[in-house]
Parts: sequence; structure tokens; C-alpha cells
Amino acid sequence: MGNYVRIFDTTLRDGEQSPGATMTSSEKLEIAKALSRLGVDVIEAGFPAASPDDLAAVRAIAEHVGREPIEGRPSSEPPSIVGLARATKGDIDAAWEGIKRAKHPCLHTFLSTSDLHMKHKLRMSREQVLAKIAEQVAYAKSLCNQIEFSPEDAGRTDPEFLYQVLDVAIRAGATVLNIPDTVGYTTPDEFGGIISGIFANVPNIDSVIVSVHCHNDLGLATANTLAGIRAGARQAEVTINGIGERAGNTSLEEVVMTLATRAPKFNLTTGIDTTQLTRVSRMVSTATGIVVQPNKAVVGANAFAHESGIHQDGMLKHEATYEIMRPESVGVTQTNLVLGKHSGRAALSARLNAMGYSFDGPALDRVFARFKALADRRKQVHDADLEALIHDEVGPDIESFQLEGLLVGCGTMGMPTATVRLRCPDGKVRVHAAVGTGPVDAAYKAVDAIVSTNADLLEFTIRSVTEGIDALGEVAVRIRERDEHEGVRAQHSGPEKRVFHGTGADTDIIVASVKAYLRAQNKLVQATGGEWDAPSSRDVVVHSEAVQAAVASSRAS
Ligand SMILES: CC(=O)SCCNC(=O)CCNC(=O)[C@H](O)C(C)(C)COP(=O)(O)OP(=O)(O)OC[C@H]1O[C@@H](n2cnc3c(N)ncnc32)[C@H](O)[C@@H]1OP(=O)(O)O
Ligand SMILES: CC(C)C(=O)C(=O)O
Ligand SMILES: [Mg+2]
Repeated sequence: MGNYVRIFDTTLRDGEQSPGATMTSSEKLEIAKALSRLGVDVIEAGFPAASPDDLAAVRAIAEHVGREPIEGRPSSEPPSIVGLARATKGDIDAAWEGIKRAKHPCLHTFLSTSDLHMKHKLRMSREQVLAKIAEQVAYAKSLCNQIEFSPEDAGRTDPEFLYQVLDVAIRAGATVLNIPDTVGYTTPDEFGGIISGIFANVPNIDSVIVSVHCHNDLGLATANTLAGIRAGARQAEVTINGIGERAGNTSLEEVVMTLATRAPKFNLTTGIDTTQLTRVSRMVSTATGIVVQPNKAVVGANAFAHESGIHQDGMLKHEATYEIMRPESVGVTQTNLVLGKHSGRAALSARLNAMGYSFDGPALDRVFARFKALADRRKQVHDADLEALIHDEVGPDIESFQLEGLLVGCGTMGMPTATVRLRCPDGKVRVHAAVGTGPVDAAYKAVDAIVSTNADLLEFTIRSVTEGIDALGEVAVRIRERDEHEGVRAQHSGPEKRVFHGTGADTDIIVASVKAYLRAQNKLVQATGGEWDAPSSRDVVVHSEAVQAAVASSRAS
């Protein structure tokens, strides 16, 4: 018993038996090529008796993947190509037709051996089953040198009968004995015990390869496969992403990465180039339409993502604190420290540094507070959100006017109104309400009434920083000092009027609009030496009066 575990991939056969996972022949061929590059030893390409299309797909794989090593394949030999067949002459002939052009063809035939399956499904006695195995394995052997036999539902088969079955299959010419836990019923100790029992009780078992094929009905497929391997099996039947009948098969990536990550414990190797795992996983997901759950081991989107501040802080100090394998080892470019509501300052400041910003002390505290407020409202904070926040944060040195409050009313049932409360350069808080053509126009009119800087709005743009209904909106405005001499500029030789730019970001786009406008107004005030004429008390209208006036005028019109 060597220390090499053959990886038998059945994504294209058992994997395709997942409800809804049917793939086209060309998708199957592409996946077979990717599996070959990945380094699998065996590709079970399909069940040729199932349909002419399945036969054609298996034939194409045998010809294009099974004859020559695909470029990039770690091994210098092409993978063995397997076709599955019931224990009937017709199925075996079809399977042979599919695989015979491969360099290493292998016929795989199976027959149920549990009392339950024999009685209710096959309606055959033990004697009939033994005779059929002897007959059909021998027939398959007359066509092909490599024969795999599987006693279906071995996990629920009487062990003594199982030993008899396997003995018959070896005598008839089987070269691989595959032990399936067809319905994912066993537990790891039981399944390991079945394999140990086979090694202890089946004559000439050392002349064949013992293989394991586990289903995941109780979520134990990988554990059972590893238990079988520890008991001596040297072939693991697996699928990419663990797809397959019902709850699926053992997933290739889980077995391979367990053997690699826990190498000292198992002391076993495979021929898999693990850096291709993520890519092949995505390819299979796209072809089958079966989405990989984010928390899926090894290839899930969150497998190398950390959101909580304590974990992120640990990861920044030493990557082994919360990762047992390096993301690059499975083809993920890097650990993903996801910024969200559970993140802390360490992760935020590391991300800001990576983006080229350096904040510390009170400045970092300020950005952090705004980041947390945003994270509370959205699931994830992306770099673009941070950029917008920073631009919003790094405004003019002196905030002459600060937004203290904003209330808008808009829709189809009245005039758009806005009430704005600003802290002004003299330290006083002023409130003004206005109506406009829309909520932004109303808010800007209210700001104008308090700020009264004589500026014209030149440009207003709004965009969503990231995707989704909860995205930040970023507003950019440009204002220009009003030209008192407009219309007579030709005779007037005064300087050009200056333009000021302001941006604002918020999940509320009206708030973002007012912030942007105030930014620009503040720059204008600063540029004019901080001079500002406070509006007369009459200008700073008590907002309820203005709203009443607006409502009255809308009713009148
Ligand atoms: C555990 C597994 O994954 S087994 C593989 C499952 N994969 C598939 O089934 C592949 C797709 N299958 C198919 O396309 C079809 O089922 C076919 C073409 C194979 C057969 O279709 P049909 O001839 O219409 O038979 P149907 O599917 O209705 O029933 C299966 C028959 O095969 C018999 N059978 C089941 N397993 C075996 C076996 N290993 N060896 C011989 N006969 C078997 C059943 O007893 C049943 O026979 P019956 O009709 O005399 O009762
Ligand atoms: C055909 C056999 C190996 C099978 O898929 C199973 O028993 O699960
Ligand atoms: Mg199966």
C-alpha cells in the first residue's frame, strides 16, 4: 500500500446526477480538460447508456483528453477515462464504445448488494447477484483491461456478503473495487471499519486498488472518505464542489486540501495542483448553475474572508492566527479582510494604507466613526465607499458652515420643501425652510438663504459609489461667484469669477447633495478671507411659517 491517493473525479457522471445540473457536451469537454490540468488521475466521463448525447460526450472526452496529456497537466500521462454501466451487456457495450479510444480506458460496472436494494429494487437473490457480477465483470474484462466494480449500497450491505461479492469480482477480473456509501448512511468509524474489514477478509485484496465513494446525506462524506483512506483505500471518488445525487458526493477540494494541510497526520500525497482548485470550482459552478455556498470549505467566497475586528487584527499580526491554509495554495489571490460592522480600527487603517491614505489619532477616529455608521447601514464597505468617505472627510480646513439638520418633504402630494439647520461662522445655529422644484433645489434654496454668498450653481452630478440599494451616493457640485457685472462684462475689466468644487457622500442622496454644496460654499467663504454677512433676522425664517406658506401656495395654484 503506497502513500499515493488516486483522485477519481466523477463530477461529469455522479455530479451531473445533481438535479438540474445537466451540462452540454461542450461544457463537459471543457471541464474534462480543466480536470486533466488539475491533475486528477481518473475522469468518470459519463454513463454512455443513458443517452446518445452522453455517449458522444464520453467519446469526445476519451479522444480529446484521454489520449494525450493536456498542456499544463502535472502528470506526463493522460488521465484514465471511465464510463459507467449497469451490470448488463448493453450498458457495458455502450460504455466501452464511449471510452475505447482513450489511452487508459476503464469500464466501471456496478450492482446493488444490500438486502434492501436486492429485494426491492433488483428483485434478485444473493445467488443471482453473485452470478450476475461474475458474468458481467468477466464480460467487461473481455473488452477492457481495467475494470472497476462497485457493490452499490455497500454501506448498508451485510459485511460477510460484501466480502463474497468482492471475492467474486476479483476472480472475474476487476482491478479496482470501489466501496460506495451510496446513501450517505454510515459514520466515519463505521465506514473505516468496513474498509478495514475488506482488507482483512477478502482474498487477494492487495492485487486491486480499493476505492471509496461517499455521499453527503448526513454531511459526513469527506469524513467518511478520509476514514476509508486511513483504513487503506488508495482511490477517492469525488466531485468538484461536492455536487452529486441529493446532498452530493465527497468534494475533491476538501479531501485534497485535508491531505495537504494535515500532511504530517496522513503522510499521503495526491497529484493535484491545488492552486487550480478555485478556478475549476467556478467553472463547474457556472456550467451546472449550482452556486457554491459562501461558507463552503476551501472554495466558498468566504473561505479566506475575515470580517470581525478581532480576527482581522490577528490576521494582520500573523496570518496563521485564523488561517490554516494560504489562500494562494488554492488559487485565491489573497486573504480578504472584509470591512463591515464587525471590523475594527486595525483593519480599517490597513485598508486605508493599502489605498494610499494614512490616518491615525483623532483623524482615524473620525473616519472610523463614519465608517461604522455606514457599515451599520450596509453589509459591506468597499474601497470606493471609503474613497468617498475620505473625500468627504478631508474637506476644507475650516468648516465655516456645518450641517446640523435637514428635513425634506417631497413626492406627488405637495410642493417639495426642505428645512435646513446650519451652524454658522458666528457660532449661531440658523434654520431656514424653502420650497423648490425638487427636494435638492428646495434644500439648496434654504442653504442659500442662510449662507447668502452670491454664488451660482454651475454643475451638479450624482452617482452611486457601489452597487445595491444601500449604496453610498456621491454628489459633486461646482459653484461660481456671482458676477455683479454680468451682461456688461465687455466693458468691465474685473477679475474672472472663481469656481469652487465640493463633494459629499451619504446613503441619503439629499444629505450628500447638501454636504457637497456646503463644501463648495465653505471654500468660497474661505477664499474671500472668511468674510460673511449674517442674514438679517427676517431672512432666517422660522421654518413652520415657510412650510405653511408653501402649502398654502401649492393649494392656491
Ligand atoms: C447510485 C448511482 O448513482 S447509479 C447510477 C445512476 N445513474 C443513472 O441512472 C444514469 C441515467 N439513467 C438512465 O438514463 C436510465 O435509468 C437508463 C437508460 C440507465 C435505464 O433506463 P430504463 O431501461 O428505462 O430503466 P429504469 O431507469 O426505469 O429502471 C432501471 C432498471 O435497471 C435495473 N438496474 C438498476 N441497477 C442495475 C444494475 N446495476 N445492473 C443491472 N440492472 C440494474 C433496475 O432494476 C431497473 O430494472 P427493471 O426495469 O427491470 O425493474
Ligand atoms: C455507481 C455507484 C458507484 C454510485 O454512484 C453510488 O453507489 O453512489
Ligand atoms: Mg454515487
